Order: sequence, then C-alpha cells, then structure tokens
Amino acid sequence: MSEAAQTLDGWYALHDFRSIDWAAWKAADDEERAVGLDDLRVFLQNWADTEEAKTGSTAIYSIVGQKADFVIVHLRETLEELNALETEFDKSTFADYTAKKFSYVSVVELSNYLGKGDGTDPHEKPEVMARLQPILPKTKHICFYPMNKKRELADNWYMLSMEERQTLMRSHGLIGRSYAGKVKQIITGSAGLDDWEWGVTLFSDDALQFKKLIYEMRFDEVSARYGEFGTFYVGNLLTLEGFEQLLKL
Ligand code: VOV
Repeated sequence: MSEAAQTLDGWYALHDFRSIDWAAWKAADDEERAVGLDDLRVFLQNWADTEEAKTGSTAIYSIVGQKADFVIVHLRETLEELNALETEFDKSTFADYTAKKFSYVSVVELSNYLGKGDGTDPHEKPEVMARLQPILPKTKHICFYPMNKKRELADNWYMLSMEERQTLMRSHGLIGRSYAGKVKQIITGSAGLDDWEWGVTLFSDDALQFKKLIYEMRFDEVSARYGEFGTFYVGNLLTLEGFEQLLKL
C-alpha cells in the first residue's frame, strides 16, 4: 500500500451558492425590501465581527453566468458553526428572496509533500496557522471548482509511491509559486465531506490570471495526467454597497 500524505487541517469551509428570486424581490413592496436589506446588513456585520475576532472568515462574491447569483464563503472552526450559519441565513427574511443553487463542504488543508518540518509542532508556528486559519482575501475576483485525483488503472494517483507524488507535487508547487502576488490559493480537502476530493478557491485582482494559471497547470503532470475537475464558478467581490447596488430596482 502506498503511504498516505499527512495533512494539517484548519478551518472548515462552506461555499454556499445562491440565486436571487427576482420575481419575489420585485413583488415585495419598499417596506418588505427594506426589512430584507436590514437582515443582510446584520449578517454582513456579524460575519465581519467574527473575522475581526479571528474566529473565522467570510467572503461574498457575485457569480458571473447562470450557475448562481452569489456565493458566501464561510470558514469556521467547526462544522456545527457552519451548519448554524446556514440555518440562520435560511430563516431570515432576506433568504426568502433567494434560492439554493449549490454548496460545497470541505476543510482547509496543507499536506506534507514538500516539507517534513523541523520537528516543532506546526500548530505552534504562526505562519502555518495563518495558512490553516486564513482570513479570506477580499480581492476583486474569486474562482472556485472542486477536483479529484484520478484513480484509473493506468493513471492512479493513489497507487503512486510517496516519492513519486512528492516529485510531481514539487513541479506543481513551482508553477503555483510563479503566480505569487497575482493569485492566492486556498486548497480545502473534502474526501468524506463532499462529492469531490478537494475544493480549489482562487483569489485575484485580475481574473485573467485564473485562466493563465489553470491553463499552465494543465500541462503539468499532476493536472494533465491525474486532475479531474468539476464545475467552475467565477465572480466579483460583493461589499455591502455592491449588494445594495445589485438589489436596486
Ligand atoms: C496559486 C498558486 C498555487 C500554489 C503556490 C500551489 C502550491 C501547492 C503546494 C506547495 C502544495 C502541496 C503542499 C500543500 O500546501 O498542501 C499544493 C497542494 C495542492 N494543490 Fe496547489 N498550488 C497552487 C494552485 C493550485 C491550483 C490552481 C490547483 C488546482 C489544479 C488545477 O490544475 O487546476 C491546485 C490544486 C492543489 C491540490 C488539489 C493540492 C493537494 C494535493 C494532494 O494530493 O494533497 N493548486 N499546492
């Protein structure tokens, strides 16, 4: 049996994709819409307070195209907290004007492919903890997709030796690092949590960098031979002002 990579696991992640029920929003009167908007303001404030207290992080992006209208990405310490956030939102008046489109549950993950560490507990290292419990960047754009590593007879990632996988991941990391300062990645593991093995969440101020990075990675063996990809979502940062503008009739 090949040796499994060791992972460090951080905050749990919920990617909650919603659409806006424009018919319901338009059918509501000014007062009802004001109540909905007030709800939204309270949610945004609560999520910002959690981020301020460093007990979680939330980012909201509008989604371009017909797959959804917006996504709320929550990182929290426990699955229970994610569940509670989701339910609280569902119960709100604002949620009456939205519909669920897609969701993804995973946990922020770092693996030991590229470094064995120096023997000290990684949880004592601020730079490791900052990656396991990241404050989501509020860049102009987001890109999200789920992925697997292939398990076909000829191309089975899980039957490669640790050394082979390390060599392959080194090349993956090199391509990734050439996008330093342009694209920030948050890899979340989801084996046993959702339908794919990983969620890939990318942040950038220039959406073209998503295309360049993902295209370049397709030529790297880790992706070319072993990568399998789900649906891609791309979007634009939504601040409170952006949300108010979006909902203006
Ligand atoms: C933005 C750049 C970027 C950078 C710097 C980067 C670097 C790294 C490093 C150093 C490591 C390994 C150690 C760790 O930290 O876990 C990883 C790990 C991983 N990656 Fe990555 N990746 C990037 C970007 C990046 C992208 C764009 C994708 C999607 C692939 C594609 O073709 O669409 C991806 C996927 C992954 C996955 C699924 C894993 C876990 C694999 C596993 O089998 O466990 N990744 N990645």
